[in-house]
Amino acid sequence: MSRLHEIGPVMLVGAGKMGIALARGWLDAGLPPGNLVLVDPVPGDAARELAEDFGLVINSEALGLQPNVLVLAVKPQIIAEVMKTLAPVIGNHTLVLSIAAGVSIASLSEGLGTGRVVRSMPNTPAQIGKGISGAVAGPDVARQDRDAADALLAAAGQVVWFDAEGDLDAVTAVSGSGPAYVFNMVEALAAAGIAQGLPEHVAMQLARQTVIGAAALMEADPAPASVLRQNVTSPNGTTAAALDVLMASDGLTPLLERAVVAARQRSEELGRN
Ligand SMILES: NC(=O)C1=CN([C@@H]2O[C@H](COP(=O)(O)OP(=O)(O)OC[C@H]3O[C@@H](n4cnc5c(N)ncnc54)[C@H](O)[C@@H]3O)[C@@H](O)[C@H]2O)C=CC1
Ligand SMILES: O=C(O)[C@@H]1CCC=N1
Repeated sequence: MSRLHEIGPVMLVGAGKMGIALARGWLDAGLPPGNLVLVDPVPGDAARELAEDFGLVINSEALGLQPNVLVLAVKPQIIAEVMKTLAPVIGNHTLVLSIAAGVSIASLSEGLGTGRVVRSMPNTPAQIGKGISGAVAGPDVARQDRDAADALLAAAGQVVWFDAEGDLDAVTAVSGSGPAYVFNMVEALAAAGIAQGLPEHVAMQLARQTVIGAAALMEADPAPASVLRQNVTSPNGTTAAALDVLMASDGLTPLLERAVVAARQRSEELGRN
């Protein structure tokens, strides 16, 4: 029996991009549809599709049910307001699992009146079960709560638990936002191909399939990324010429470092709102 079968009622507050990506994973991994309640006043197409596929109702506000797990998946900017409406649905037995960027365990605990809080950071490949989440358990989280949070996050892919909450801002900046960096690289590689005279759709096809192929190869081959890179790089060949640019002191490494620092700072800022 799947661990998700044993969790009991789960309430998802915020059925947006990330909430729905997770919810689909839970249902596919064995969460009984009757154990999932969706709360969203403005559900999007993906939420409506999921509701239709699994016969779920989307509530515009949290109703009386006190779920075993309340998953908070609204934007950090409105989370304080949303928490004010959730007090009646937090029971003694309710674990809170937040995926909101930046929002600390302390402010979630204060806003919801419970210390049974897990703060986590998944990413959008969760949609296809290939995500990775970081998670930190608050001080009042029991072993059984942690198992429940782990089961929910594991339905979306890998889970890494951290002891220090501050690490989650770094996780957000690396893997939470990370898929966007890779998609932007596809856009940039396609643009570079167009600049070399390739038709737009061909440049995009080449760039996109290159990243898909490279990611699939990395999944299939446990060799370090540096070895996979070396396997492409013939001595004094074309890749070496390109890597001289990418790996220069002002190349991709310092650029990504700046991007990750900016994301981390924004995560910390969102937590101060
Ligand atoms: N998109 C991503 O890649 C990731 C997002 N997150 C976090 O997930 C959370 C949601 O982000 P997205 O899904 O991208 O945003 P989104 O805008 O797609 O979803 C937010 C949803 O919350 C709903 N909502 C607004 N007010 C509400 C209320 N009072 N009660 C219930 N629902 C309400 C909106 O209608 C919307 O459907 C954020 O806190 C974000 O930091 C975490 C990891 C990755
Ligand atoms: O951009 C954001 O704030 C969210 C958190 C990580 C990915 N998306």
